[in-house]
Amino acid sequence: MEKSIRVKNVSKKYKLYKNKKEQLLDVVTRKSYGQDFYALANIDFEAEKGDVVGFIGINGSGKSTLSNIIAGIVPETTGTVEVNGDAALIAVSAGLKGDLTGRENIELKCLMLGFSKKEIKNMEDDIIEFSELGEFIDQPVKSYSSGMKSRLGFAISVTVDPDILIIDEALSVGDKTFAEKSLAKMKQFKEKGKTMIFVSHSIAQVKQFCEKILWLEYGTVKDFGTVEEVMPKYEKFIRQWRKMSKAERETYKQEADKRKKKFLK
Ligand SMILES: Nc1ncnc2c1ncn2[C@@H]1O[C@H](COP(=O)(O)OP(=O)(O)OP(=O)(O)O)[C@@H](O)[C@H]1O
Repeated sequence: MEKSIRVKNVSKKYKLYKNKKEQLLDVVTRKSYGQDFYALANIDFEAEKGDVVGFIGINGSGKSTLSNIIAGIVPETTGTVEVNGDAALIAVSAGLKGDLTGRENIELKCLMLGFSKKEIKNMEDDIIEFSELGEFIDQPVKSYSSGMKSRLGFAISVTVDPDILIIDEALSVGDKTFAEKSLAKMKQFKEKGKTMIFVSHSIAQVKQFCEKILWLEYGTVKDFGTVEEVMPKYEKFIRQWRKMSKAERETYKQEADKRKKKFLK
């Protein structure tokens, strides 16, 4: 099988600062300030061409960080990422410039993807129609609601027809009809054999749409396999997690952080 995405030993380190002063000192002096925080620790993950993979995990587990790295929006700190083809990320406001209008954003995004002016003109109407933004298309994006931004981002990404589509929670904002329309479009992509990554908190949507699951937990891979293998374990975990008190969740997180440190060695 042809590999579409190859993520090897990828870690992402952020620096956490107590205040602005500490951050500034870290930049301007030789001494290191702030605390290292690993949003991802030695992640290995591969997708074959045509795979539809759901990224799941509780808040802060690294789903968005990993999808941004695969999309080439955020650089990895260490490790390697190989992506075979063009990847487009759809997330709330991903890559949209607030000062530009919706229409200008369409043009900019398509130009950056290498389309000619003529091709863009041809795609523009389809994008505007899919986005359902009507006359708002000529208003600056900063005046849009998160649902409107998501609709515009989704419309652009599906119309430019990328090889790899990464959808990060884009369906959780906006209305139900748009989510259904988007899901139908994503099904078409799936039928065309495109590789897709779907980041979602909705167990129902992941079950409906994905074939494989990458379960992340505090920056590490908890499990990877088919939906049938992984989802029952995740659902069991989520039931337990919901019953945990704040203190129990903190203890759980500390244990997970200890495991993460081992991964980093
Ligand atoms: N720019 C940043 N600077 C510092 N920490 C960050 C940054 N971006 C993300 N993080 C941290 O990295 C961790 C992983 O975040 P990420 O958004 O990837 O998780 P997620 O699984 O997508 O979460 P959610 O489900 O809440 O969207 C979190 O602890 C987050 O606070």
